[in-house]
Amino acid sequence: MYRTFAKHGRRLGSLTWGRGDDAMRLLVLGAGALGGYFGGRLVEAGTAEVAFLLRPARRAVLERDGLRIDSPFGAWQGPVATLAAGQARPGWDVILMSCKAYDLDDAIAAIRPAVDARTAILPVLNGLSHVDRLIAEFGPERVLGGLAKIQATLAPDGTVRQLNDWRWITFGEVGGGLSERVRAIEAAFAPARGVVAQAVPDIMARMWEKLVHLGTSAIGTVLMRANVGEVARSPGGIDFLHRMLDRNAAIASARGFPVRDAFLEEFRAVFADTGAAYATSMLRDLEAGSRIEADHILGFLLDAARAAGVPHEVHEAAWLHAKAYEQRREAGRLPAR
Ligand SMILES: NC(=O)C1=CN([C@@H]2O[C@H](COP(=O)(O)OP(=O)(O)OC[C@H]3O[C@@H](n4cnc5c(N)ncnc54)[C@H](OP(=O)(O)O)[C@@H]3O)[C@@H](O)[C@H]2O)C=CC1
Ligand SMILES: CC(C)(CO)C(=O)C(=O)O
Repeated sequence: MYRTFAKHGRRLGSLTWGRGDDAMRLLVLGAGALGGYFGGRLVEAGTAEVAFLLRPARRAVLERDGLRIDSPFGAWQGPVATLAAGQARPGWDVILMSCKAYDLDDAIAAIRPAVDARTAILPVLNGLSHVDRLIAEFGPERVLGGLAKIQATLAPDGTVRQLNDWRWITFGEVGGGLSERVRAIEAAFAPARGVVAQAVPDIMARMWEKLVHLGTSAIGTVLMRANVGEVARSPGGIDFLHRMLDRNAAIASARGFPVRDAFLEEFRAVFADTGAAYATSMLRDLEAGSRIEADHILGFLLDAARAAGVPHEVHEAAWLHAKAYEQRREAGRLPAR
């Protein structure tokens, strides 16, 4: 049924799976930074039957070289099972969605034939609105909430590179509580090195916290075109980042998701760290001349700030900055690299 999967299945089985027939079957949509990292770590751990659903160029690389991960927790390279769009069939327990928000329509079309009554779709995209979109497409029972706290990138040579020791993937039921299926995903990830997987009973609150964190760092790094340490070392930089953190926390609160004190304390310290080399994926994409998730992250936050009556002129400037970049990129006028 799955041509490439069948080709590699037996070989991978004897090398790494070490599993019974009841092992979790997990399909990863995309093998970029996050899909490649978390999917690859599961293949390495051998605790689930994993395949990657890919577009032609990335699939050709993985078929030729296998998947390569470069990481502070240890490098890994190995063959992985891949599927092309059109080869996806039902029978997956979990579909890990790891596309960028601007590819969501294509990604939904690609996974649709693979979704059945046992499938849980676990998105790790930044932002929030994709959850409603997935629920509208597949129904509330099929969709989990999820987030990743990691810094990773897909290098030009196809290597998935983890940039620091952040390694969290967090997920849960959109309606709250801890189900058997989210505990099973946590268990599948448990032996994977370089990953901390957490099933939580309040994933929507955690996703709002992630947006408060990401929104603050994206506004700071994209507007200033600098990493968090560089902003923090600049005059008024820490105050600026803290002001944005407070405003984003006020937005989350107005939407019914007040952030935890411990979260605020942790990120006050993160945004006061003058030695930090921490940058956002949006800044990395922007500096590489790539597409960015301007509307999904900065546009969403701007709308939410306006609706909440939170001062929003900086949110507006960050979003406008990102939209003007998109204009320039589309016109082919970015500076030569
Ligand atoms: N990178 C990071 O450090 C972090 C990223 N995030 C979030 O995670 C999400 C993913 O980011 P990231 O991993 O960096 O993105 P990448 O661009 O590295 O990877 C996304 C991958 O999705 C693939 N893809 C898109 N559409 C399809 C499709 N229809 N079929 C198959 N593959 C598809 C792309 O494939 P192709 O190669 O064919 O274009 C690409 O390789 C984003 O929302 C981001 O904001 C969250 C935390 C940290
Ligand atoms: C983890 C974090 C917030 C890092 O800034 C991120 O999600 C990103 O860079 O996209």
